[in-house]
Amino acid sequence: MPKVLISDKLSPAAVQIFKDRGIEADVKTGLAPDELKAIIGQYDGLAIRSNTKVTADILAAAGNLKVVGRAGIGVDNVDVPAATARGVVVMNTPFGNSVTTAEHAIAMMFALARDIPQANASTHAGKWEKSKFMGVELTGKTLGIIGCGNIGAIVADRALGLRMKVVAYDPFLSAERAKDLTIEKVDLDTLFARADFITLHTPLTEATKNIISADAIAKMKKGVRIINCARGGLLVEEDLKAAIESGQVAGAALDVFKAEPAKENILFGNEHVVCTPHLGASTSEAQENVALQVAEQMADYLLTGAVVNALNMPSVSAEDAPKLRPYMKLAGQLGSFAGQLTENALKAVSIEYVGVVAGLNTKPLTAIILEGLLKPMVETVNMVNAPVIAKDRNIDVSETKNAREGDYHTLIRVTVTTEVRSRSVAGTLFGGDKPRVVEIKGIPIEAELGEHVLYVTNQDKPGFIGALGSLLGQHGVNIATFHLGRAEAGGDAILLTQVDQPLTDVILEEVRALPQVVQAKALSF
Ligand SMILES: NC(=O)c1ccc[n+]([C@@H]2O[C@H](COP(=O)([O-])OP(=O)(O)OC[C@H]3O[C@@H](n4cnc5c(N)ncnc54)[C@H](O)[C@@H]3O)[C@@H](O)[C@H]2O)c1
Ligand SMILES: O=C(O)CC[C@@H](O)C(=O)O
Repeated sequence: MPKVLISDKLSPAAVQIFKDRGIEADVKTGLAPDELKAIIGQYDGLAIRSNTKVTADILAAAGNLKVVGRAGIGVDNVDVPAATARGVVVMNTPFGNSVTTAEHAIAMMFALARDIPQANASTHAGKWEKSKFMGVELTGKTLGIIGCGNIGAIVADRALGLRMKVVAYDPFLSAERAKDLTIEKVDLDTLFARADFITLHTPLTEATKNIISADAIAKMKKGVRIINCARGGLLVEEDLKAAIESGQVAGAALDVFKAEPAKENILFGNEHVVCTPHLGASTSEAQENVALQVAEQMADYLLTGAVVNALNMPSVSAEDAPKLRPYMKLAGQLGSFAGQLTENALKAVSIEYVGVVAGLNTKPLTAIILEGLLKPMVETVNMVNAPVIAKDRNIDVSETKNAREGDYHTLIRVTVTTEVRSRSVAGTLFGGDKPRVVEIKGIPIEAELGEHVLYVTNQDKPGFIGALGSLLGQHGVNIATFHLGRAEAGGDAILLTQVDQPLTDVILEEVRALPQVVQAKALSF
């Protein structure tokens, strides 16, 4: 039974889902890094929000871990490259809290426009400072949205409902999408020049880090108000403080901070700054949504192999997962076959999907082929990191699909090009789920692969099969299956035979010494 650790506060609905799906779930929140490190090795899955830091160090201790599920959007608390390198799938729930977070940004904009938190505190204190708090209307004002994805687009919609003008800066926002949203797409300087309110909704990346700095603030309208419900590192807190003090910025509403939990911050205590403790996603509806989603996604992956919303692996639907399973085995064997025969630097891999398989989601199959192919060269390769490793090594990976059936109703062909030669291997499924190699280097053959396989290329001349049989027999090696193929009579031939014992170097040398043999290798699948 798979075991999952929930290490941040999640709705109890998540535990129930794990239980209902037959997964043991432990809830242990507030663990120090060393405490998490000490126990993480027992778990197949880790469900988190933003408190748990899934560092390379934690991942190194997570020998059984297969999936990290983030109940929420941002995964900046997870070392995704380290997870990828270890074959751990990282998934999030990209839509479950978008409405809630967008509503928080709008609430923060109102709070800023009308000094609601300050007026609230003053009134509770019995001060009745009616003349102190003079707000601004939102109607007719321009809202500048930086990052117009899921949350930014909802903020835009709500702001339009408030009769604001909306301009957005997002290099990845298409003109069509901007038109659909009835907002104006602008460059960043135009947004700075025109916006009365600016709200941030990008992820924290190298490009967005410190996007609101002293330089940026200098380009803004005097009296601008800034809202950040995305990530703390998007703005330079020192520069914002200076700009509020100089009056260039009238106020800021911050849900997120450079260092969290933010127990102290240079902006705390400033009367023009409204703060919440990273509450953007904190509504019962959003927390229920993300907890249910993350538990379902993690359970699907652990129990069926279905992958949804992963950041480091192609998606596989629950419907596709059982259809892909037999192909996964075939794809792994073909990749491994090609990899075990590769002796020179890889330049390109081309994968053809022909017939029935061409109609399936082939991305995971390609990932498995690459894993098998790279395994002899990169010990740590897995299905999750294989495409990244191939890319890093400048291996050109291409896929073609042809739904028209050829000699086989379904076929995968892998052609590997090295600095020296190209070599191909193709396979199909017999009876719907039994992988068979049906072509090697263009030569037809029908072979099953197993733990100990002898692969021989030879000249098709009399006497070879008898000699090989006797040689193996003399060494006490039992032949389990025996498959032959040849290009033409007397031409290039191939032999694939499964044996019951490992083939030693001595045996292989003797096989290579047979007069008809060109190449002999022991393969393992
Ligand atoms: N405060 C909270 O509790 C809370 C809750 C949910 C999400 N968030 C954060 O909100 C952010 C946005 O979430 P989302 O679901 O809308 O993400 P999203 O991926 O749907 O949207 C992000 C948008 O940012 C844009 N973008 C990327 N690089 C950019 C750049 N250099 N300049 C301008 N735009 C750029 C992308 O094109 C995309 O449209 C994330 O950082 C997420 O972690 C915070
Ligand atoms: O889990 C939370 O409370 C914060 C979530 C939010 O930052 C996110 O990126 O989804």
